[in-house]
Amino acid sequence: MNREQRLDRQKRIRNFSIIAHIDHGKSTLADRILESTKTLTAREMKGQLLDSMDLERERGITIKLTAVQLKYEAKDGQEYIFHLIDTPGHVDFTYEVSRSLAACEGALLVVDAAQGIEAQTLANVYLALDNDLEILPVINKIDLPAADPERVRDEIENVIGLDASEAVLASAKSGIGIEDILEQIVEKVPAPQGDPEAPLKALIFDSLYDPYKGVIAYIRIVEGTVKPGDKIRMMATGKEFDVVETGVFRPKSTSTDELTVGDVGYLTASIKNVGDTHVGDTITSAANASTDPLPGYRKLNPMVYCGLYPIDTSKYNDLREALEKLELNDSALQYEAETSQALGFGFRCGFLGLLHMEIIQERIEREFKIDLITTAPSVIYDVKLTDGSSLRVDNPSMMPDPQKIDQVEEPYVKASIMVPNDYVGAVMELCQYKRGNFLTMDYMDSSRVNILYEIPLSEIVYDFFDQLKSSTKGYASFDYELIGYRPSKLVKMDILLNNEKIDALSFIVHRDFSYERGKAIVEKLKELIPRQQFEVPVQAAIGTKIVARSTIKSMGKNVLAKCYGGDISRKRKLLEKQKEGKKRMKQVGSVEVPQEAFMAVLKMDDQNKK
Ligand SMILES: Nc1nc2c(ncn2[C@@H]2O[C@H](COP(=O)(O)OP(=O)(O)OP(=O)(O)O)[C@@H](O)[C@H]2O)c(=O)[nH]1
Repeated sequence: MNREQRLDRQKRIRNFSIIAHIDHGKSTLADRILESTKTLTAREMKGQLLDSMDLERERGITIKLTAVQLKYEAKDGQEYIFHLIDTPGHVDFTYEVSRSLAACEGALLVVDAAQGIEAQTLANVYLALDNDLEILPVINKIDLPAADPERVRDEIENVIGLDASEAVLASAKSGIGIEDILEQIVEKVPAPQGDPEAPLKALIFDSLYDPYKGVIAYIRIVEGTVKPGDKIRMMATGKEFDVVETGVFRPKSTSTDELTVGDVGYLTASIKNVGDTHVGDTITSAANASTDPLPGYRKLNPMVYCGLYPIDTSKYNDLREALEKLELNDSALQYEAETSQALGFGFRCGFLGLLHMEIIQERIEREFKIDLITTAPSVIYDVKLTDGSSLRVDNPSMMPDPQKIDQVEEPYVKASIMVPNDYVGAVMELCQYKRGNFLTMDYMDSSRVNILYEIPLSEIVYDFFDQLKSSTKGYASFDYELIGYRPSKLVKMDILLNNEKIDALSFIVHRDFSYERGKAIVEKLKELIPRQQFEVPVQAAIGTKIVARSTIKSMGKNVLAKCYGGDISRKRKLLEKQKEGKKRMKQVGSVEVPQEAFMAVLKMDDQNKK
């Protein structure tokens, strides 16, 4: 293409995301948009996805539909090029939302016409505003009998402060309002700015590793043009590569002659080393390099840490490789080697939140087939020592001796909980119990409030979500942001099994709660650790002081004794069953400890409350 053609095309590009609270209809609307722009017909939708799975099988390519290119014939008679960039929906993944939004000029804000604004609606709007996006409100599910679009329109204006007078009333399910949405995208979302002949600046907003093509970088071109054969440079590392392929997703990956300003697509360059592309980095051209990288997106630091240990110690290197691969697509994941007396060699890993932690654990087990023992999650404590130095502790067992500690600070979050009036009491009781400080309560309308609390992050990590859900029958929505560190009276609680201190079971607790929590955890462990051949005392200690104790009785007889004289197949079955059960057990000193025991600290609150 020549300059004129590129500029003309650029005027007709619209890049946008869909943001919404979970279940408000983001995916359904995206499907409807693909369908009505004939990117996929309803029939093809199934066919296409199947095709790409075949492709995946044949060539080992994983296709993520994170940035689809659509063509839309608008009422003005012109054909527009839309890039719809997908965003994940959960609170832990705010950072991914943020990096997808950095590749857009606009966002459709989908709000459920019956439920109205929820905590994630607000959180996502703030991210969109941070990225200077044009926000187009869409009130979805107007087909529902409980829909009250006018109330929701008022909420959008009063709670968020957006002009909602032109909000599209839609039903993604029945296909109402889709055309209006597409027309508003053309009219209101600005075309990309930038010079197609300037030095290349492309934002990497996602990437994945493909065994045949190497790293596939998902990019948004902000300045310049890139085509196969060009030499590119990664601005973060200075490494250079030759571009092999450029392309877009329609939604299948389709190679193109070039990518230019406003395009959202992918690039491959035989990049073999996973460490060479950083999501958030800027790609420039080696010959005509830009000097200043794009702001990318804020790199978020992990908030929650835990230890990951292979049950089979010979899998340690496999686990390292798995983490290396996962880190490529997930710049928020951090890890470093650590050793535990109880669990051997493993890694201390940092995550953005609990869901993020669970997803990574599950992927390691499923995709890499490594059985793991994971220790209870912990936040990072800031410890000031009596000698004037300070220390960041992300592993409770590393907490120094109490006499060396001057002060411990822990991270606090500001939690926003939106809930119908009837549940205000239940929410406040829970927050109080979680050591929260009440801030304010704002009425969103006559029936719902937004309650703000400051709560220690560690209390959020320990089962807050589930307890909030059960105490509000699922009606509460919740979001939080880190607000900083505060001094707290915290102590380390050690756990002893059979008189041996088990480092992987240590945790940090507020002094005022230590006695109850010590009691709760020894009881919980007694429940979770199966009987052994001998009696096992379980003790909780602060320093040298034992604060609670219980005993796991000895098992007495051998399971096989039951089969004495019995037939062999039954015996084998029993043994196999035992082996199954043992998979997630770890021999710790003289005691066999199951995975659940390492998480016991998360689950003892309910008991404690009674
Ligand atoms: N009645 C009605 N139901 C809808 C409409 N749009 C979506 N739904 C339903 O709402 C539920 C959630 O829709 P999704 O599109 O999966 O919502 P989402 O926001 O993508 O949810 P996450 O992927 O979990 O973030 C599904 O059961 C949809 O069928 C609508 O316009 N009317």
